[in-house]
This record gives sequence, structure tokens and C-alpha cells, in this order.
Amino acid sequence: MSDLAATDRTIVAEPLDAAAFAPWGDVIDATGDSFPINGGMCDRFHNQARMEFTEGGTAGISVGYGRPYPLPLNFNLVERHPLGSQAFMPLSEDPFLVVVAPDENGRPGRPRAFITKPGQGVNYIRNVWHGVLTPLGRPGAFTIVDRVGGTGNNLEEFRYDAEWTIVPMK
Ligand SMILES: NC(=O)N[C@@H](O)C(=O)O
Ligand code: NI
Repeated sequence: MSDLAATDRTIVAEPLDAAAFAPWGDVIDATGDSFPINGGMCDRFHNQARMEFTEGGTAGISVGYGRPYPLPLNFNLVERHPLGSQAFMPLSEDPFLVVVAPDENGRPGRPRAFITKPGQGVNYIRNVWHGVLTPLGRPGAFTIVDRVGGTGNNLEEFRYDAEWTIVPMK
């Protein structure tokens, strides 16, 4: 039996905000502090992610081609990677949905949902509960930077006892 009434299981997606997202990870984008490189032909927005790869793992770069999910979105699955961080950088200007949840004694609490601005990516720091890659509107490719190799299990999944419904902001 769910622990919350159905009305309490609606989550309004918020615009992604670096300060609000900080307990779970980093926002990656071409805003904020930068310095010129290549003779001033490029501005480098430097070292934006708190990456970590443990138990012999190293950083790997992959590409995920994600299919879109609808909004409102019903879901009950979140996951975390105990041995490494994980970053998603869209190869398009399309926004995507970012779902995170606090850890409450080893179980995820109430999720929080954010929608990225065009060109924004995210880095989940190690061992934070998050939803799977969730493109919106149309399929999209994403660069994924996360742990490859090493030992141990780097994926822990959790299904809530009842679904949550994510709705867009009015
Ligand atoms: N497995 C994988 O590459 N992606 C998931 O961890 C995810 O967060 O979508
Ligand atoms: Ni993940």
C-alpha cells in the first residue's frame, strides 16, 4: 500500500537550477565563469563536474541515443551508481528531464524533477538516486561520461511501492 495519497504523488518539474541541484550533482553548460583559449577563439567553461570513479574503474565516454518520454510521466524506478559519478550531455538543444531523490536510510525519498535549458547537461555525483536518462519531445543523443571497468556492482535500482507523476510547470 502506498505511503502517500495519490494527490501527494504529483511532482511539478522545475527549471534546472545549479544551487537546487547541488546536493545531487552539477549543471554543465556554457554559462558562468570561463577563460579564453585558442588565442581567444574559444571560451572554456572549465572543470564543471565532480567526477569520481572508484574500485579500479576509470572514466569512460559513451553515447546514449534516448527515446522520448511523455509528460505527464508516471514512473516508479530510480537508480544510483555506488562506485562512480555519471554525466549526461545532450548533443542537441532539446531539453530533458532530470529526476533525483534524497537518500533516506538507504532508500530514496520524495523525488524532485528538473527540466534542463537548451544545451545544459548534468553530472550526478557518486551514489545519488536519479531517474534514467529521460529525453522529452523527440529522440536525442547524449554523451555519457561514467565509470567503466573496475570491480563491483555499479548499479543499484529501486522501485517505489507506487508510481509518481511528473507534470510540467504551468
Ligand atoms: N546505464 C546507463 O548508462 N544509464 C543509466 O545509468 C541512467 O542513469 O540512465
Ligand atoms: Ni544512471
